[in-house]
Amino acid sequence: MTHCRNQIAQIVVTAAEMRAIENRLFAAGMPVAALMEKVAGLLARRMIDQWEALGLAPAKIGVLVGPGHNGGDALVIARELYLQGYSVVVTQPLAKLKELTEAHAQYGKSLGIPWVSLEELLDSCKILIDGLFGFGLERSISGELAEQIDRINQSQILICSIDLPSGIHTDTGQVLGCAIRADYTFCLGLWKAACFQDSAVEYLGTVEWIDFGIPFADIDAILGQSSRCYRITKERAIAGLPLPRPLLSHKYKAGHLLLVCGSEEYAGSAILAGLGARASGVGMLSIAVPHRLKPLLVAQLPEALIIPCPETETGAIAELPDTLNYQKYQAIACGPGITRSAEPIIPTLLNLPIPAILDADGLNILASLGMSQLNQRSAPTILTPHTGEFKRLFPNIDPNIDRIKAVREASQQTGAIVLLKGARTAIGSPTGTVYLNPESTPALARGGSGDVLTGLLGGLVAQLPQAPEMATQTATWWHAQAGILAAQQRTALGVDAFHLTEYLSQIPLR
Ligand SMILES: NC(=O)C1=CN([C@@H]2O[C@H](COP(=O)(O)OP(=O)(O)OC[C@H]3O[C@@H](n4cnc5c(N)ncnc54)[C@H](O)[C@@H]3O)[C@@H](O)[C@H]2O)[C@@H](O)CC1
Ligand SMILES: [K+]
Repeated sequence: MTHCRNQIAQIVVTAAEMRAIENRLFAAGMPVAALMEKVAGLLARRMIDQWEALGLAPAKIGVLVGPGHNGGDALVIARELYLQGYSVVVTQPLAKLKELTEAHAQYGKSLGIPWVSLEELLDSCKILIDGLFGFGLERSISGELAEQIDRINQSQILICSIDLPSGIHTDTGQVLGCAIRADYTFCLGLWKAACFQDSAVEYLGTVEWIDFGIPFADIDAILGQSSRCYRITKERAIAGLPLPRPLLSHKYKAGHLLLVCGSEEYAGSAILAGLGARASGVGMLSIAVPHRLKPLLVAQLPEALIIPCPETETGAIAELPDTLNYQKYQAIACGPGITRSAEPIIPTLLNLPIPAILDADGLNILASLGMSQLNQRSAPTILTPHTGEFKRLFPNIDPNIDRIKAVREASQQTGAIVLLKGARTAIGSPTGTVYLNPESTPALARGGSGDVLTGLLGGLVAQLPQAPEMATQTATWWHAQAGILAAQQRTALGVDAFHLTEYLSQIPLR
């Protein structure tokens, strides 16, 4: 892929943005029908390759046609497959079609492609091409159409959705009444936001981008200075690494991270965060823990400086030592395992002019102290909540409806970078830009995996304190890739947080 297409592969749009970009192409003279031919031709070739790879090539193919241009795409594919000798049938649940779609339907019928009922299609086909709705879906699906979608979902047919699984809202990823559960989704032209929303994950199947050559200038003209949304590709993630390391580096030039973590109750959190930080390549690592944890931490992380802190009766950090010289640190990461008893340390840390990452009970303490604690911050702040923590921090923002909008609002309200963990982690920045992690694994839904992320992120921020947004994207991608690799080798059951830290160093970062 060229540099320009690589850039386009990172862009994520809403339905309105896609519509505006499409209209710009048409206004410039690109014929609508020609674009549909081009797109559907690319789609047909890609689908055939995919079926062949699955050993399904000669099977009969069912095509589900909706009223708009998503249905038009499906009909062009049906025609091309039919002309190549495939056995094809079409089912068209809604009578009224847009003009171009209607023209393709007439031509398909004239060629002799059979129009059949959904029952007949499901009885005779192994593959279904879903061209019911794309980004033009605006109303909820109900009634007979909803029943038909249920029947499709209950069948064993392999479903390839064009652009989006029909029924999924392009921006929020919500199911509008009901939706097709695809095995494969071929997203057209530009990545749509729904492909990165947790609510759509179970409907998308394997997602692939079909680049049909939208000129970068048209995308740029429409997106302009508006709040952009980016997919964290490998190229993007790697660009955020502190590499190559300068030849004359020394340990204090490669960042010094202060981790504040652990308690009697959650001693392991401190170890896991420390191991995550170790994997980041950070030059120096200091770990502040309750006094009694020092021997344990020294044994597990011999390279780290362990700072024993005065502790509460329950074995939490009561305060940070007076002797601590904060000027040494390029970043502070606080929260894993500290328990809510460590409350007094949070205002102290937030008053420092050093980039700070807050996680776990660090976030819960912040929620109870109030977000005004962040008002005086002069250095970047990164909050890394899961959905429950997010709700406590931002009771007025619902993270379950639209996670992209939620992190954008949360970040703009607080001035902090907000990393909302999930199947598709979303990162909001105060400028309104949102970064979306495209791939992960449910194997990471496990105690301790967040502690590893905090350490890794802290280590990267300490090395690149001027680029906290980059570091946050890189850490998110790297952590997820390690989970994916570990799950491939050990199954989803084998990805405990300790092994995850070992897989971090196995991810190719070139
Ligand atoms: N963006 C692009 O540049 C291109 C888009 N193409 C295709 O065009 C699609 C968008 O086409 P359209 O704008 O025609 O939209 P869709 O094909 O997604 O469907 C919109 C149609 O469905 C109707 N509709 C919406 N909600 C409904 C509901 N709940 N029940 C019944 N009917 C409902 C609308 O009235 C409209 O007629 C894309 O997803 C893609 O597949 C391609 O053909 C070519 C290039
Ligand atoms: K579709």
